[in-house]
Amino acid sequence: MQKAVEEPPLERLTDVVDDHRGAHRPEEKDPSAARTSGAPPPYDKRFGAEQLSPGDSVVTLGSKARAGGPHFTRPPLYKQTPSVRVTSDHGPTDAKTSSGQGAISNPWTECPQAVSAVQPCSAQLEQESPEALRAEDLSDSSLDFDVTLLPELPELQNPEVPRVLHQDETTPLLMKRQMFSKNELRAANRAPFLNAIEKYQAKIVEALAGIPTASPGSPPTQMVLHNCLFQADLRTPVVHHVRFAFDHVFGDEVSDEEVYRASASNLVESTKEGRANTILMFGQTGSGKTHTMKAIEHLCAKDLFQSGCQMSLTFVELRGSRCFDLLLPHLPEVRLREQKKGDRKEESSAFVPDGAHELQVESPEALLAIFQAARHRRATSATEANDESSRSHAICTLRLGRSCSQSFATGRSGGCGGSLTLVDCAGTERRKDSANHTRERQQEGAEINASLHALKECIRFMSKGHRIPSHAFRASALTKLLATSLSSADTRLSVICTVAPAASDTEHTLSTLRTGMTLRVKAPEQDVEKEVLPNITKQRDPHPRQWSPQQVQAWLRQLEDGLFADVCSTLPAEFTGQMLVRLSEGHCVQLCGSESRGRLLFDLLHQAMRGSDSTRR
Ligand SMILES: Nc1ncnc2c1ncn2[C@@H]1O[C@H](COP(=O)(O)OP(=O)(O)OP(=O)(O)O)[C@@H](O)[C@H]1O
Repeated sequence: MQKAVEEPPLERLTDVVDDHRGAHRPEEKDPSAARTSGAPPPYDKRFGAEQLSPGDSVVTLGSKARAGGPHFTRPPLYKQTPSVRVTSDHGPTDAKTSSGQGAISNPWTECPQAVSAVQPCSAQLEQESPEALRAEDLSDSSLDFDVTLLPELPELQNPEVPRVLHQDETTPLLMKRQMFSKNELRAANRAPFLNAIEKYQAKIVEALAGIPTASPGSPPTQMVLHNCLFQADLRTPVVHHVRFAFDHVFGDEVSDEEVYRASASNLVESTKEGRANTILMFGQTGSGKTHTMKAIEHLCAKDLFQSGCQMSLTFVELRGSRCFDLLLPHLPEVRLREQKKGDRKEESSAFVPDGAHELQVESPEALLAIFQAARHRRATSATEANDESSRSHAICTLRLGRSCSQSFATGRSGGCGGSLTLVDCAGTERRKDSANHTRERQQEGAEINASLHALKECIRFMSKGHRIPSHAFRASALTKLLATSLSSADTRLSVICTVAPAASDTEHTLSTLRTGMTLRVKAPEQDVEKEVLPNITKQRDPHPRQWSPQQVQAWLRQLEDGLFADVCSTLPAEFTGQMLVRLSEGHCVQLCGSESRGRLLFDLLHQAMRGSDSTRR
């Protein structure tokens, strides 16, 4: 006879977390010893085939499940909402950086609302023992259970024993795996988190009162990300206030002009002086890279023409390893060619889009029209995070011509020969961003992430002060084209990181900020203040079987506006909850004196029992 296994209450789930964290559990090391000594076997092993019936629901927590986590569809709250932008300058030591003391907090007060709409996770398969999984079950993609596992089959325990397929085993056992999501926990406990964030903000304001800022009027240079988490017991909230120092930090209320003035205008000036400069947009999908880049293009078009130089541009997009020319309507593919050593100033690799069309531009208006046409040609598609998500990296290089009216007039070479490269990266995506994408879109997302990973690798070398090896540049088309910008001592690079102001994006935001921070000319700064909040313990209703005789009487008297008050007098004075829960439907009918009332009492009693069970989970 197979034994049904109850879904374990929350207390047991916390044990499981400890199990997987490697807490000291001697029986785990030797399951058989645990069984012989009478101690319970390790959690996962407790539910062997011999203990389960098909359809039993078992809650397990595996390390993979926690690492991967459930997939959620992000509520499209920050579509059309402004984002937080930070900038890091990387370039020669004369790069202008401000050093104000202002600290701002992320606009997190609205965050927990942003995670209220969540969808259950899609099918996920954790393959504990590959032999135990049958091909036909795996191929059934219509399974919409969190995890599909088969019972431990006899031949796995002893390969010598010929396999006997019992009737029960033909049905795969479906085990329901309960997942814990950081976002769900954040959303469900927003009040203590908000309280802690508000207190932290008040503390900062108080601490800064009266301290003059180093450069009044300039944007703040620090931001604090409040990472709202739970400790392993899943009941103790903890907030990590992570402070980052950047060259500039812009809140959601800051205009594009201010962003341009602080993070791009000095590079435009440097271009006019004849140097090579790069502005790179980096960040999560839907966080405002293209929005900010459009504004920069608009404003730099006017500024660059003030130099009086002739201007030309190339504009290409990178889709995976392929490069397409955005200046021509039929988007011809171009090859990335490595420049010969003699043709380049630097030791390291340098690649150029071979045969990309170079257009001469006569006026700011013409340049803006070209930008617009090229942007229309760029590959975009609607995703959950963004209605018009860029599915490619766009790289526009503006060159100031060598012959210009100004240089003839003044006899100086002026700024001619300078270049400005504008790079609008495709957004970084996490699994939840692409969970509902088609196969092609997921493939596309994987290629985008791979190229951004290659970029991060190059940044890692830069942050350690090492020369970027050529294999790091060759890892993706994006890094090939950015090789000069990343490695040349003459090139100045300004990176603008955009982050989404939603609690559900905390992990993504952290990753973006850490990448951006490593590019700072000044030493990267980051510190974390951990604040443990009071434990959140659910108010549990006592189960009816724990009721005292007085509680039984009180419950009966208030039930259905006193419909069962008369039953109290028929019960013995010492009638406890333990006795109440054992009443059968027949007993209830007998007690109430009528079938309909008796049945109703029985139903209401069982409803109370179920209600209490649910508060215990
Ligand atoms: N600072 C802002 N102010 C107002 N609207 C903004 C701001 N930033 C972004 N948006 C809006 O948010 C939406 C998404 O922005 P955008 O397309 O620039 O994101 P993205 O980071 O380029 O995304 P992807 O990587 O998917 O291409 C757009 O509708 C944009 O207008």
